[in-house]
Amino acid sequence: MTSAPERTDEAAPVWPADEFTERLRAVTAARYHDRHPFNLRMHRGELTPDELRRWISARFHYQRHIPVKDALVLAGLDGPEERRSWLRRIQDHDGTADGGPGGIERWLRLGEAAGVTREELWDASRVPPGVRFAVEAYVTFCRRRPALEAVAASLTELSAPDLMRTRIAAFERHYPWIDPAGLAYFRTRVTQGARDGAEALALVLARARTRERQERAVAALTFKCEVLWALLDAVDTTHGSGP
Ligand SMILES: O=C(O)c1cc(C(=O)O)c2c(n1)C(=O)C(=O)c1cc(C(=O)O)[nH]c1-2
Repeated sequence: MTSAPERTDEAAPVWPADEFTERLRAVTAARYHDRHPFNLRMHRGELTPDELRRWISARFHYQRHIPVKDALVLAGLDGPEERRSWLRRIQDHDGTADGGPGGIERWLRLGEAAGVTREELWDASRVPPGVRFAVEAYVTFCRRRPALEAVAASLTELSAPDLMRTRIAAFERHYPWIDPAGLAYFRTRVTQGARDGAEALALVLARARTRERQERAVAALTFKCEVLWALLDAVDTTHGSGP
């Protein structure tokens, strides 16, 4: 009979910053939704107009909840500097008080360019249940977990700029029926995503000072990849209007 491994009370050693960063990047390299079959079909130009519209509608449900989850994250941050940077994220999506458009408005314009009306995008009853569950899971995660984990979950954004560039090229090449002006959302996210990802990584590196916290950050990022994957699974397998 083999005996159970001996328990030690010694905490596992903290990963050096570069190794920790590598482990975080390894999560997205293996699990980010750029590898999802639906995204691959999108990039190859194989989606029908209806499939693309379905994706745009489903993803709007994600987009409209991003500032909600960012408000929850904001409440767990320390001090003006950290909160200011997170406040900017909310403005990036909701727009500024002086009327500057935000990401939500740009996504509505993407919908219009692809033939989905604003009313259709705002109508959550049209969103497939699996998409709603995935988005709800992300928001609830950020509501309940410590700021470190919520911020770590946002680190998928480290991979988002490359995906945006691929997506812009694919739309221009394969889906010319969508007015290129409608792609402004993706163009803006190339720089916003890179900046957000770098800031979030600095915050995670600063806060994860024990191995246990580092492992929680890796787990949070894994969870987020699963949210994005599940969302696309739901888009991929939904046909017609659903229940
Ligand atoms: O289109 C995409 O593939 C994609 C992915 C992600 C992401 O990696 O979570 C975000 C976005 N877009 C995005 O537009 C966005 O504003 C955003 C915010 C966040 C976040 O978790 O805080 N992720 C993402």
